[in-house]
Amino acid sequence: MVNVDVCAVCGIPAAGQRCSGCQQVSYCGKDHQRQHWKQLHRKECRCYKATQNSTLGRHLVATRSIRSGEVIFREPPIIVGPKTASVPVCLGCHRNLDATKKFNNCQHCGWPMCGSSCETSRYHREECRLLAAKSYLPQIGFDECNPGKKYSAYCTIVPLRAILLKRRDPQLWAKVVSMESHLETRKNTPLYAAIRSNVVPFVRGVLGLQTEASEEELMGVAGIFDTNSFEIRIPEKSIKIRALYELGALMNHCCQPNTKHYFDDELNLVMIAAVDIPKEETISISYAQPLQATIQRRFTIKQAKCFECCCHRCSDPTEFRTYAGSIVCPQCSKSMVVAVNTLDFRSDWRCEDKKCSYRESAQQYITRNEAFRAEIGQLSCGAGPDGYECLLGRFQSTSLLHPWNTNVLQVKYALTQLYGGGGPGGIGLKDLSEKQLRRKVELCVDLLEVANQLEPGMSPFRTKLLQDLRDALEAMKSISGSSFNSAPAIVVQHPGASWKSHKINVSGAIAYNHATTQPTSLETMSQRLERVEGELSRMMESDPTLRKPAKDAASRTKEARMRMF
Ligand SMILES: C[S@@+](CC[C@H](N)C(=O)[O-])C[C@H]1O[C@@H](n2cnc3c(N)ncnc32)[C@H](O)[C@@H]1O
Repeated sequence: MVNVDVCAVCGIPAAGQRCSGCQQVSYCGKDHQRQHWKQLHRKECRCYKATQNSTLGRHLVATRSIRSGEVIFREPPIIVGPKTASVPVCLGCHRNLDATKKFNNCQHCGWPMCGSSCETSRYHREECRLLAAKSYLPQIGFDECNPGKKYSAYCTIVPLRAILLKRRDPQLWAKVVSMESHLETRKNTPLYAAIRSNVVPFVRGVLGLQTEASEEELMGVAGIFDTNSFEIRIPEKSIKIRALYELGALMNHCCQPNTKHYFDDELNLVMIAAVDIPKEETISISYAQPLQATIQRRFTIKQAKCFECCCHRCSDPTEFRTYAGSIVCPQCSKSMVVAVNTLDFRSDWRCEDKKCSYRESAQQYITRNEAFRAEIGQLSCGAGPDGYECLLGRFQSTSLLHPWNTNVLQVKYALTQLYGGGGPGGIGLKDLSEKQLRRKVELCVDLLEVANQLEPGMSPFRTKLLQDLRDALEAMKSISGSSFNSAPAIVVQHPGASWKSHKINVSGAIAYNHATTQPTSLETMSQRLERVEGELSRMMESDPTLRKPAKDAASRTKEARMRMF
């Protein structure tokens, strides 16, 4: 048994410095900690192992309890490359090229780059020789009328880089081809046909690699990327690419994930526990958006990742008592309508109250939901807060949509971004009136309640809301001066309490308006701000990307989610 009071290397009293991972070993100082980590401790401290079963395939499980905020692993990418269809991007540093300027073409291969220094980048060197030898020039140009135009020529780069990896490092290549590709399932899809017609003739024909790259291998790589790759978005560097990671490819999905991740400057994937993870629990990420209802999430995941999610959120008709996918019963107006079997796309929906006979088919449910979604989609790109407030009002007057229905939540989330956001239709934080700031705070507080249920802990969704809440509270503080310190914190009364008894008060409690935000909290505004800042600084300790200036950090957090392709 290790004596945790003495240094594991020299045996002198340990001065309270423990391994930041397992906390089970002590050291006299940083030098011995580093030495021990490198020589012995790295393996024994590891908190995950890969395992496999017939339902989940390969996945990672915790080998000991993992503390929220602990780094689970950090690993370099195996292959990095542009998205299948991409705006013009530099193949050296992967930054988007400025579409308003003439591109700087690589003097060897002719592909657009941002400058000569990128021509010799480690990502581009090898492919450059091959591309140059064949004198193939892609039709990627500056399109004045369509600066955001995406080019399918980029879909050839990742398979090409994979074949070059096969040449260079057969062991690593073997790891890549052992990854799940869902090739057979994908074979009859339009996406497969489109990728095939671009990639196979280019790599085998134009580049002449027919002996090195079979059609099966090339299409396998495309499937492996679609199934396992992470989308890396670094808005402040104008980077939006895909990358494949060895451990990352073992991360299974859960709609209530227990990790979050970020990418460092070297594009290493850093996986962090978003909540405390008990020993033996599956370590998961989410491939889905938290504000989608179960039926939508399951459908999107099935399309993109070829499996039907059966996680605890998907199996729970109430979605952790948020009833996010439910409507208020149109017959009794008292209870919620839930799926009879949430794991069956064709399941009927019924009123939760056994005394009410209301029932509808899956088709009825989907058609109604599509109509609500279409209303959101119809809002023009530049629709400002007023447009969204108006839609929110309309949704809530239907008597079917309760405050935490996903359609309502999506509009509320859009409003948190418009109040204080610089995008189209948004009003910058400095230009918000006090009333608008209060509204932003209300919306963040409300959505944080939802985030606590759906994606608790350090999830990107919850982190983003905390950042928005902090920004709004700081702005309020600066305009209201000393009165801020004693003012009671804004509280949103939501009908969660009445839902617990499976009843809702349609006329009163579910109406979300300013009247429902009575300042009943004992907390003051400044105490709330302090609490939020405290939580965010704890988050920053494990995720340095949150330390960036507020705006950058916010957009990075928003983007740091594994995307579906
Ligand atoms: C990134 S890989 C994860 C590793 C994979 N399980 C394997 O064996 O290689 C994604 C694939 O894993 C499977 N998968 C991920 N999460 C799952 C889950 N919650 N239930 C069932 N299968 C899942 C699906 O086949 C999915 O396309």
